[in-house]
Amino acid sequence: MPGPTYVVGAAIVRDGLLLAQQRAYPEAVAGRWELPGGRVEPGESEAAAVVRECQEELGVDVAVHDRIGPDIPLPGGDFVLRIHAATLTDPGAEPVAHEHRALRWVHTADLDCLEWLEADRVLLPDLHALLAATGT
Ligand SMILES: Nc1nc2c([nH]c(=O)n2[C@H]2C[C@H](O)[C@@H](COP(=O)(O)OP(=O)(O)OP(=O)(O)O)O2)c(=O)[nH]1
Repeated sequence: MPGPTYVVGAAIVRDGLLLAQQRAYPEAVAGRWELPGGRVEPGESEAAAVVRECQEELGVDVAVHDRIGPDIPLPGGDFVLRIHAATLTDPGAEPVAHEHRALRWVHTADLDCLEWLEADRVLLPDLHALLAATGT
């Protein structure tokens, strides 16, 4: 039996803030917030998928660090969401929303107020801990 297909996400922290992006589509989740990322392709490592998705979605290179939080089964049962901490390879590079409605660097105080996708809400304690560990 093949294992689950992973959707990888990047928890990119810079200057104590977490990068979130707002979905533009599909209609059912447009306006909700998520972490940059997407499906791992066959034969691709998770880290390579994180790097590729950040290049495609944000136009920046990232360094991929430890996994954070639990694996989260996504609705439908075919995919599992797995998050990796990440940093911009060039801290001066400015991410651009190529496929999303908006980007936002989020302070820990504002983290819980964003309208995250359901699966991402499970990650909130881990995202707070990441910001506390790496932030100012
Ligand atoms: N990237 C990302 N996807 C998430 C998160 N939380 C969550 O439930 N998802 C879901 C939404 C989608 O159903 C699926 C990822 O699909 P996607 O559209 O971002 O990426 P993809 O590479 O598979 O598709 P695409 O860009 O080719 O359209 O995982 C998250 O934090 N980041």
